Formats: sequence, C-alpha cells, structure tokens
Amino acid sequence: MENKHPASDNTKLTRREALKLAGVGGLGLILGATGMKSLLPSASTSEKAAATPVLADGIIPFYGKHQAGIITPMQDFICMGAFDLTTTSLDDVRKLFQSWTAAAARLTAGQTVDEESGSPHLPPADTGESAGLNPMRLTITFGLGSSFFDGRFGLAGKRPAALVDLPRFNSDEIRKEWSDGDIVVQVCANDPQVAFHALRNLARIARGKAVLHWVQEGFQRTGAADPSGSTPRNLMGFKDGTNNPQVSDPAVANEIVWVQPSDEPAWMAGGSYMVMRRIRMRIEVWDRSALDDQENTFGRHRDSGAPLGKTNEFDDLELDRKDANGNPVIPANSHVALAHMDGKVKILRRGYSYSSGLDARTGQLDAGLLFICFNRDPRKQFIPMQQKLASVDLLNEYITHVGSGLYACLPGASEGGYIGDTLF
Ligand SMILES: C=CC1=C(C)c2cc3[nH]c(cc4nc(cc5[nH]c(cc1n2)c(C)c5CCC(=O)O)C(CCC(=O)O)=C4C)c(C)c3C=C
Ligand SMILES: [Fe+2]
Repeated sequence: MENKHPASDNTKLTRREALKLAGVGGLGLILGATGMKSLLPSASTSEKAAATPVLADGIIPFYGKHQAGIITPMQDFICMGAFDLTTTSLDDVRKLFQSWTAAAARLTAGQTVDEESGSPHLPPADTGESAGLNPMRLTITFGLGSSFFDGRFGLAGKRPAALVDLPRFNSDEIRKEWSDGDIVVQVCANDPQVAFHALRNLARIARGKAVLHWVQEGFQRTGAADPSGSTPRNLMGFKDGTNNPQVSDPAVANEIVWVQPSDEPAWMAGGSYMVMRRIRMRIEVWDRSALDDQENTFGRHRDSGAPLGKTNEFDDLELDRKDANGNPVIPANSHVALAHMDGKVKILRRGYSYSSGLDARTGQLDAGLLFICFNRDPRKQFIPMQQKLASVDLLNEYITHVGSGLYACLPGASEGGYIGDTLF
C-alpha cells in the first residue's frame, strides 16, 4: 500500500473546465472513444462529439492482467458486498460475470451502467445517483468464496487448495451475517455515493441469479483532509499501513500478492486471495487506557508512528533492542512484534475503518476495522500470522473478530473477455 494521495483525485472539473481542457488535447486528458456521458451534464450532440473527455486522474483502467483494487493505492471509501447464487446453472453464472464485467468496465470509466433504452415506459437502465459525477478512481474487484465450489456448478474439482475454510482462531466471535458468501465484490472509490451506486447496480444486474448476503462499508480520512497523503490513522488513533510491502515494485507484488503461473491452479495465475475480517474495537475501553499502554500494545508511538524508542515513522523495527534493564524496547507481545513474523511472512493490507451506529444492547459504538488483506497463499501468509496474533497479541484486549471471509480474486480480464473466463 502506498500512502501518497494524489490531490488531483478529488478535483472535480466543471463542465466548462472539462471542455476547455479537452480542447487543449494531449495534456493529461484523454478523449475516450467510448464517451463519458455521466461526467458532463447534458451536452448537445455536436459538443458530445467534440468533447467526451476522460479525466485521466479519475479513472483506473478495469481491464488488465490483474484486477484493479488489489495493489491499487487505496481510495477513501469502500462498499463491499457478498452475493449468494440462487441459480444452479453454470451458464447463468457465466452470463452474470459477462454482464458484471461489461457494467464494471463502463462504471469505472465514468459511464452509466448501460445504454438507456430511451423508453419512458421502462425502468431506467441506471439508477442515476452518479450521473454527472467523476468516477473518482472507482475500482470493482471480484472474488469467489469456497461455497462457490460446493458442487452446484460442477466446479468442485476446480477449487484451489489455497481457498481453505479459515480455521476458528482464538477469541473469534464470527457471525454469519458478516461472513462468507459465494461471490465477493469489493468496490472502492474516492466518493461514497459513486461506490454505493456501483454495488447497487451490480446487485440489480444479478436479479434472478444472485442475492446479496452482506454489505459492509468503510472509510478512511479523505485525500481532501490530508492532501499530503500521509499514512492514515485507524480509529484507535494510530498510523495504520506504515510497514506495508512496497507493491509498486513488481517483484514484491509477485512474491507476496499475485498467484504465479507455477502455483496451482493455472486458472488463478494473476489472481490473489483476499481475506476480509470485520474486527470490532472496544473503543470505550481503549479510550480509557493510558498512552503508554496504547503504545506498548502496538509497539509504536502514537503521534509519529515510529517504532518504540525511535523518532521517525519509517525507521527500522529493531525487535531485539533492549532497554537499560535488559527488557525489549518493543514488547514481544505487542502487535507489530508479532505481526512482523521475523520479517519472513508478509501480506498486503488494504483495510478501512467502519462505523455502524450504536450497539443497542450495550449502548456502545459499533465501530472498528474492516480488515482486508491480499496474499498469494493464505495457508502460508494470513493464517499463520493470525494464529500468532490471536494467541498472544496485546491488542486482543481491545478487539473482537466478528466477520470473516476468504475469497479467490480472479485474474484480470482483457477487453472482449470477462472476469472468470479462465475458469468457466
Ligand atoms: C493477521 C493480520 C493482521 C490483523 C488481523 C491485524 C489487525 C489490526 N491491526 C491494527 C493496527 C496496526 N497494525 C499494524 C501493523 C501490522 N499489522 C499486521 C497484520 C494484521 N493486523 C501486519 C503484518 C503489520 C506490519 C508488521 C510489521 O512488519 O511491521 C500497525 C503498525 C503500523 C503499520 O505498519 O501499519 C497498526 C497500528 C488494528 C487496529 C487491527 C485490528 C483491529
Ligand atoms: Fe495490524
């Protein structure tokens, strides 16, 4: 995860500015042949032909070797949902993914979900709430849960060995309503309405074939609130994401995130495994604990984000450093000391804070971390790491895992193909 927030992501051009820039041509704006109808509110036909600008900064290409939304630098908002298939026909599943692929390509390019029929007697193709909006770096990422391979579609033999049922970890209080699902769709954007619009329209397309099982939303501080793009803070007040691997380096991404052609099965090459954990924080208890307890819990200073005993956020973690009494400066059961895994096991974290009102039973805030990570093989990465954390992490006093899912995120699709075409 990179922590730079391009300030331009939040720059919405007015129609006049967009047309002006389009006239300049070749200076950062691309004129998309497919058009950007939803970007410009009502334009005359001649204007549309002359200027259908694509805001280079607002668009993340949908097609490619890998799905977007995995090593993509994080957007400000997430709206993700899991679907359960109601059809038992593989042909229906294929058609669903073909329709979703076409819709996702349009939406991420800032277009409506489909062409309108023009008939006032039919429901509009698009629900309309993102009309005129910049796509705001929208990405849509699809994954398959283990239940997808349960035999309904004749694909049981194709289930990846890495797509295990996650074990029950110490202190888990996992609830079905926030867990699993046949298919997961992760939607991220720098605008919550753009993200919601995409998931809602994908759910509409799925009608008769799949229904939503859960929807979870998350946020971090926006690029507008922190144009410098420093590491975002979680709801416990600590910088979260500092020591994420530098996946802009392809060698690092191939090692940690992407399933390689040499890995099994072949149809997952270029894909990745996503773990989702809804982790509730006992915020009220945390807020009553002393600053030094908080810092010992994470093993980092709250203000700077530096490892305990150091000054700067990106200073090296030196876990064997001792104080004058011979005790580790960073407690051995602190979160970072454990999650570091001796530097041998790494994951790519891409989580968001969530806030879901009040728990009516306790009168406490229902808030925490929608933890999301990507890894090449969860049996070697997430699972051993979480086993270690679940057993002794000081952070466990303040958190509970209440939702869970593991999904095989398919490789990317090329134009003319569809997400899932390597499998069905
Ligand atoms: C199994 C993986 C992890 C879970 C679950 C997890 C939960 C969790 N983490 C924080 C806050 C922080 N985590 C930090 C570092 C960090 N966390 C993980 C893994 C999981 N975290 C890793 C691999 C690392 C990096 C370790 C390293 O090598 O340095 C930090 C420190 C800053 C940073 O590097 O990001 C914070 C803060 C919370 C609040 C949480 C559950 C609610
Ligand atoms: Fe962590």
